[in-house]
Amino acid sequence: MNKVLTAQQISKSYRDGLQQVKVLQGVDLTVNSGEMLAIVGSSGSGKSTLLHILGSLDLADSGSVQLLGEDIAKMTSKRKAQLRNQQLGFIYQFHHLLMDFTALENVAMPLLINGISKQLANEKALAILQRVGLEQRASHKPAELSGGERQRVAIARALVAEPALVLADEPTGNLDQHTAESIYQLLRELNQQSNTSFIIVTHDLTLAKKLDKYYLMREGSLELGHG
Ligand SMILES: Nc1ncnc2c1ncn2[C@@H]1O[C@H](COP(=O)(O)OP(=O)(O)OP(=O)(O)O)[C@@H](O)[C@H]1O
Repeated sequence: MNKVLTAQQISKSYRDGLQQVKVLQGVDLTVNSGEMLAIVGSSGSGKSTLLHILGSLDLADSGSVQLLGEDIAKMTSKRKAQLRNQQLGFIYQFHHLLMDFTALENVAMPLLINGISKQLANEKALAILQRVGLEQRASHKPAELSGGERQRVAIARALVAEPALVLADEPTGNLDQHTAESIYQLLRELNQQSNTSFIIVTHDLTLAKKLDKYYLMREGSLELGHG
């Protein structure tokens, strides 16, 4: 099986006044192609910190991250940006959509950044909005959409460039149970159709248990969850 990501012995501390707070202490993680896994942990346990490091948005103090066989520490910032735009998708709890742009424009944005023509970008954006059931809302701005619809736009934006790996930070965190379940179903469907790998950070153990594997963040490292 192809490895999409390998993280070894990741450590990270933050300085809090005179004290050093150790957040991550030797995290190991492997993600295979097409695998969907969850990281569960209490608030402040370091889940977002880890996700940022895995997504090349932050640097670890020590340890290594290989993304699609390339060592992040050895990449230039230009290469990292290119990899993020082309191979990674990010989904956040509060979606981070651009409020002055329509759903279609938000979804097309990563493709335009990648230098794809406006016409092709719009075609691809519309096709993925269709897959998330929002083609009728393509010309609406985020303020005119419900929470679940905004989250689906954010998912479409994360997936439009057909990334190998999607990093999702609480993608169902602010949604009711019914909408959260439909978002999970949608992610699973996209995972099965495109073989995209997912790392989903969540507080929701029920969601985590539906994935291929889940890990618990405990005292700065990951333990494989059972059951
Ligand atoms: N830039 C920073 N500077 C200093 N401390 C930080 C910084 N970022 C995070 N921390 C601290 O690191 C710890 C881990 O934070 P992180 O956001 O990774 O946790 P989390 O598990 O994602 O929490 P939550 O579930 O509440 O989002 C927290 O104690 C936080 O206060």
